Amino acid sequence: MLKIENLNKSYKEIKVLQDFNLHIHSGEIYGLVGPNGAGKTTIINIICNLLQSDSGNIAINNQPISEATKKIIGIAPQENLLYKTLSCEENLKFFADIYGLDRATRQRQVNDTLAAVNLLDRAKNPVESLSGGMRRRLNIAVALVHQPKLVILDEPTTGLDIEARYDIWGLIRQLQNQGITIFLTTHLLDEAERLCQRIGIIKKGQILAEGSLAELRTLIPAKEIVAVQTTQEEQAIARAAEYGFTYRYYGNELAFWLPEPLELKEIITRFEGIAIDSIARQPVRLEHIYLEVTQNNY
Ligand SMILES: Nc1ncnc2c1ncn2[C@@H]1O[C@H](COP(=O)(O)OP(=O)(O)OP(=O)(O)O)[C@@H](O)[C@H]1O
Repeated sequence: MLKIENLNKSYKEIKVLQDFNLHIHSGEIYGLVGPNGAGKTTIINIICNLLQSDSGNIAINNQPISEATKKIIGIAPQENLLYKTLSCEENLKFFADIYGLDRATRQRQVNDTLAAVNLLDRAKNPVESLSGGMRRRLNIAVALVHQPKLVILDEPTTGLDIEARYDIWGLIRQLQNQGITIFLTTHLLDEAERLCQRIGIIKKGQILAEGSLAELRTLIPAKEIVAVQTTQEEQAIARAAEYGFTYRYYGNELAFWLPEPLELKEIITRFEGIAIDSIARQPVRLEHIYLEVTQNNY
């Protein structure tokens, strides 16, 4: 669906994208995660033809970027692209006109899209009267009104509460069920983990790791993570080393990578003689892999 090859972009002497490659398959939800300033929005702006790359190729459905491919793409940018004093319906009509929809198609699409994002009952309400979650859904509706095949969502749920986030995740899954390919960026690693079939980890304009969560998990030699609270951290680390457990600090939390899962009582036995306040077992999450990849440049 989307193929990016050897994309380069610099702002003056700063290289933002360096031979960046990405291949998004038709029908998948692909998530790009990375630290602030990694180049995610720059990539989106280049795909949408809002910004020129210095070199490289982008193909959408095997066609180079052009006015024609613009119609295949729907974009919901990081900042909502909405006119606050206009109603939901008026906003969508405005964007439908930009895409050149004829009158009959426009009315049908505006209604269908408002229904899809669950805002039909707010059709006549001005944007300024909507909650943050509703505005975000309307922003996504703008990306859908011309029935694109590829929808690009730049941080679709940033700043939203958990219920609004669930609504948007439901909407994204619904779009995928309709055959729409989704490319999203996010800082929320659990969002990428829950929604995306494939995830790319980007830093300084390069993909450092990519794959399904199961594939990414193979990047670190841990089958399970065990967080330990203890007043004797040095002793715990030394003991863990005897069993081949690597240690990491996640924030202030001391944790160990278990090369193979162990029963809780076996874990407790390993730390016998050390004052342990609590032990918490966790699966290997995207956050653990992300930190390794972005901090240790895998
Ligand atoms: N118009 C510009 N002029 C100069 N530098 C820019 C410009 N736009 C972006 N940059 C720089 O390019 C780099 C990548 O920015 P970009 O917005 O693509 O990152 P991002 O991964 O989307 O970050 P965030 O997660 O914070 O949104 C940053 O260092 C940014 O400061």
